[in-house]
Amino acid sequence: MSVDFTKMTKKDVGKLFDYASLAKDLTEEQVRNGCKEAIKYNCKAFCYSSSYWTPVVKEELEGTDLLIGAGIGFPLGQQTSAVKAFEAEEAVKMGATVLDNCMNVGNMKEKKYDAIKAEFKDYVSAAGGVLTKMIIECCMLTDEEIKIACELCVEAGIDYVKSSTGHYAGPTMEQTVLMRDCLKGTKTKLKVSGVKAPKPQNAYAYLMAGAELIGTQDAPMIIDSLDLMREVGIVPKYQG
Ligand SMILES: O=C[C@H](O)COP(=O)(O)O
Repeated sequence: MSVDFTKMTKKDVGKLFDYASLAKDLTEEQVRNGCKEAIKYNCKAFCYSSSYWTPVVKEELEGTDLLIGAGIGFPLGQQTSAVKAFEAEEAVKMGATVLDNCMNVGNMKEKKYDAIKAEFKDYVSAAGGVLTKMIIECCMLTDEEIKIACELCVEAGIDYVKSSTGHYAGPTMEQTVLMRDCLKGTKTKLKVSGVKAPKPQNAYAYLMAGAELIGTQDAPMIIDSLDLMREVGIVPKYQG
């Protein structure tokens, strides 16, 4: 289902964004400031790449409705299933309320579907009921592989298929529509990330094409550009 901006306030638009902070040299001060930004822009979650930051993020987001989003197996996804499951459990134990896990892309390339299914099952069970996302890194996949990855996520009961880590290229519009169509009529939603190129404001085009959530380090700037996007007709209308 594509987003209808005509029924949204600018504050509602914030809830279409996960604000990500993924730098390797991320400091506690940056994490705390990022959380404050995410709250200010009414984002859905503050996402960070490893469970390590969970207590700091939990403290900063206390009393808000923002989700605490830990990355799992970030960004390569080549850890064993047991290691990723432990990382998920640990993050949840410390307070994470949503997890962004990375699929083992090589397994998909080699059609090792049983290994993927087992890993997805371990992950959902380790998450223990918090929201689950699976990053499929669709810039590395064929259309057929994207379709199979979506089907396996649905089968495992994963809450979101996520297009990208943001460490490589984002999805094309065609891949976004393909994922949207694969997930149609299922409980699994679509999160698109890697929207930086060619312009971060492309996020709105992805939302209109069927993404239900955008993950980006540029969330504040993209939300701030909403007025301009409306003026030039990229976003039809929104309520104030
Ligand atoms: O988890 C991935 C991030 O949401 C990607 O953010 P980025 O594309 O702005 O680097």
